[in-house]
Amino acid sequence: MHVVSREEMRNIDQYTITHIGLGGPVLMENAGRAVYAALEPECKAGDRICVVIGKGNNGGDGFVIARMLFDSGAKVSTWLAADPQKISGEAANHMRAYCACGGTLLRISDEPETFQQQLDRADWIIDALLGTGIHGAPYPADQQVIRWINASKGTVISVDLPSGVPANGEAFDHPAVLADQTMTLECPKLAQFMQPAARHFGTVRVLPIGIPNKAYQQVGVQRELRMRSDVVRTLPVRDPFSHKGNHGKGLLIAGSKNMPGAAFFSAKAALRSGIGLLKVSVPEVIQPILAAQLPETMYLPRVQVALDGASGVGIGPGLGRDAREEELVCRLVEESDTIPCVIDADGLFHLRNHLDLLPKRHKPAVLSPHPGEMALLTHSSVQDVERDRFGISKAFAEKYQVYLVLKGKATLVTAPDGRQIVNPTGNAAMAKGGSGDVLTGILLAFLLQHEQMMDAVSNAVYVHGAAAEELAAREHSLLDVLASDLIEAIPPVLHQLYDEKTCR
Ligand SMILES: NC(=O)C1=CN([C@@H]2O[C@H](COP(=O)(O)OP(=O)(O)OC[C@H]3O[C@@H](n4cnc5c(N)ncnc54)[C@H](O)[C@@H]3O)[C@@H](O)[C@H]2O)[C@@H](O)CC1
Ligand SMILES: [K+]
Repeated sequence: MHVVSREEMRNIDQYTITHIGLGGPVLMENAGRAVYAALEPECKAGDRICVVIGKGNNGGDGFVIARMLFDSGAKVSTWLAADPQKISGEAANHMRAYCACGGTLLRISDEPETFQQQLDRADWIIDALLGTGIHGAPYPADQQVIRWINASKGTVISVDLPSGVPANGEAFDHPAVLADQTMTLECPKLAQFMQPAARHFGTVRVLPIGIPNKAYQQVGVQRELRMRSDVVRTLPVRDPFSHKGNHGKGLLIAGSKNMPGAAFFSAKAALRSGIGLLKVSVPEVIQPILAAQLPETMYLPRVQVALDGASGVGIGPGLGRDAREEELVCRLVEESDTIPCVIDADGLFHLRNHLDLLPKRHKPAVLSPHPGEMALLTHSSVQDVERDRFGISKAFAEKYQVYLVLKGKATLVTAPDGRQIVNPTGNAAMAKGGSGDVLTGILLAFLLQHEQMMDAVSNAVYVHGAAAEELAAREHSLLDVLASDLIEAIPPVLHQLYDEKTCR
């Protein structure tokens, strides 16, 4: 499923209308119908529904929804936030169709008190005020309508976007609808994955409106939401005649005197994610503790680190910020240039002034920063990173020729050629020390077992998030999940995914 910007969505719509010949009224009819079909099973007989309509095409979708509700005998009141004379194009066609079917139109500016009373009494409010076409803050009259919608008690369903939210997710401080549910048309918009916009969406349902694939190809959308079916399709199939050497010989350089756990989390996660052989390089002082906890790995004293036949390297979790490690990190990034190399946490810290090593590698490295580390790498602030997650990731991945995993609520994976994949799994239980170390281990293991790096990285991020969801769905809460719990949730997640793979 594609993730689009405002401009891409407009171009996709335009291509569909002008080159494919599916006219705007058809798409609008499909959009309204899709929302009605999703809403209808949720509504009880006698529920009061208030449809709020703006002057653009988002309002046009609203007219279709209002017509279908009216025709079905629902208790619908249809309120217009604009002068009907100023409604044009396809929206005007659908306004006329609604009226020709016997529907009544009320103007908010004529009866603001009645509007507020009806909003207050409504069980459902359909927000078709503003969609992707808005520029800047909503006009003052629309802002007032948005405030009234937000003060109402009914369930707010936003059509395409919560009104007032900019589709590209730019930061804003004007009023915008706080939806209970957003029925996104055709494909998710960038705003759904950015702050503060994302908080306005409520739960999201994506409703297809019949745009053919050709339109996406022509517009050249390079962003996708990772679907479970993508993960199931691309997970590696284990050859029954394989041996441990076929599934990767990983070398993990992690842990320090004060952070032995990080090495443990990454190593165990890699083992739980299928790596064939794993060697962990830690300072000698912590080796006995780890060896007792994780007898499945081999150990290599930190002072003797050498690739020594490894087919993949993970560098950084709990490494510490001692200046001596900087030289080690740089050396390994250079020496491992033909094999997968994951760099995280303190590995990123040590690499921050040596990023020029990255584009020289034959095999692109994988960097997995959280927004704070990304700010460090780009000499910016966390706010700058969050303001433009998609743009900053793309520029960085292309410049340094890396796979970049920018962590966050919707972790974003960017390939060296600029392709991007948004991860849908995960929850706030992962907001705890150690979670990132687990991801490093899954990344390392998956990179050594998948054919395509983008699949390996995207699947690792997906499984990591799915492990947190698995825990929260069963005996855990969002508060109590530990990194070690995440690791133990990898098996049921993989079990389920492979079950789905064999069922197909
Ligand atoms: N053919 C198409 O393009 C389709 C569009 N669809 C719907 O159309 C929406 C986009 O429609 P539009 O581009 O007409 O725009 P919107 O309906 O999002 O509304 C914006 C309208 O208000 C005006 N406006 C601009 N800035 C404003 C501001 N700051 N405050 C208030 N009004 C402002 C715009 O000129 C436009 O008329 C989508 O979100 C989707 O719901 C769907 O019906 C599918 C087909
Ligand atoms: K809307």
